[in-house]
Amino acid sequence: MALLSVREATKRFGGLLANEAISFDVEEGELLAVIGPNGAGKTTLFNVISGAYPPTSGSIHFDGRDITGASPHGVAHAGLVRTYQLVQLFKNLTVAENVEIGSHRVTRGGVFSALFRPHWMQQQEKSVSVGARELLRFVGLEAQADDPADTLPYGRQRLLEVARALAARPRLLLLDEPAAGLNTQETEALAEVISRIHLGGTTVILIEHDMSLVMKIAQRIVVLDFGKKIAEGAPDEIKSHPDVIAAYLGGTEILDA
Ligand SMILES: Nc1ncnc2c1ncn2[C@@H]1O[C@H](COP(=O)(O)OP(=O)(O)OP(=O)(O)O)[C@@H](O)[C@H]1O
Repeated sequence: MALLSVREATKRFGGLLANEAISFDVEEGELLAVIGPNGAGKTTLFNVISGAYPPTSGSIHFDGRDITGASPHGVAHAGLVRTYQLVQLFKNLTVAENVEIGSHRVTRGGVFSALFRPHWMQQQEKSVSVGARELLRFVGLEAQADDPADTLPYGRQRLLEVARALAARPRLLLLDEPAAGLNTQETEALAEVISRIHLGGTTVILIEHDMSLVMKIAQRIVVLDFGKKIAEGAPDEIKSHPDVIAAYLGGTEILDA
């Protein structure tokens, strides 16, 4: 059984069909990329999968459960966690605190325990803090753990977002253009981090415009154009797919990758 199953997902905004009957599966342990020109419907698809928007029609199943129209909170609680195209950090908190916040899905507590801080809660806080430091080491940010998040250079803020998403211990991680605005060196560091996340057993779906990154790390690619899925396959098949080449303005972006 696929970990994620998207069936005929359609999202309409007034007269615009941002997603039109898109279907694909993602197997547990896969690293799938979703590509397509600007406005093709990639982020809308993430919004539909992650519960930000209910689909107009169609269904989303995750781990055998129908999550169509579930709230973003409910979807995240089920283990499907996403990052956003634009950096969304708590800029006044430290780097480590930003990661600790990400672990809310997997911790417990309420007003009573926050006030009286029983032993189990102190233990939990300790393990959240240790876990956050481990994740910062994993993405190469341990030296900045106590710095305010907004003092990090942009490329490192993107890595911090990935660490925060990992703190929720996702089974499926959706990364929306994580390399946007990164230079070549930063993109390489990010590619290495994503590959390690994948090797660690987390299933990943990546929206990305950087074709060299996609071709290097994706096992399979879904291509959208004008809201429709126009191709799906291994990187080599996608590179030479005539509809994909046509969608990318003569294909220079794909062929150069
Ligand atoms: N909330 C919304 N209301 C109305 N139209 C929307 C909304 N969100 C997206 N759209 C439209 O849906 C279409 C698909 O947008 P989407 O952001 O999903 O594309 P994309 O492939 O992610 O683009 P990019 O690569 O530029 O980020 C666009 O025409 C966009 O203007």
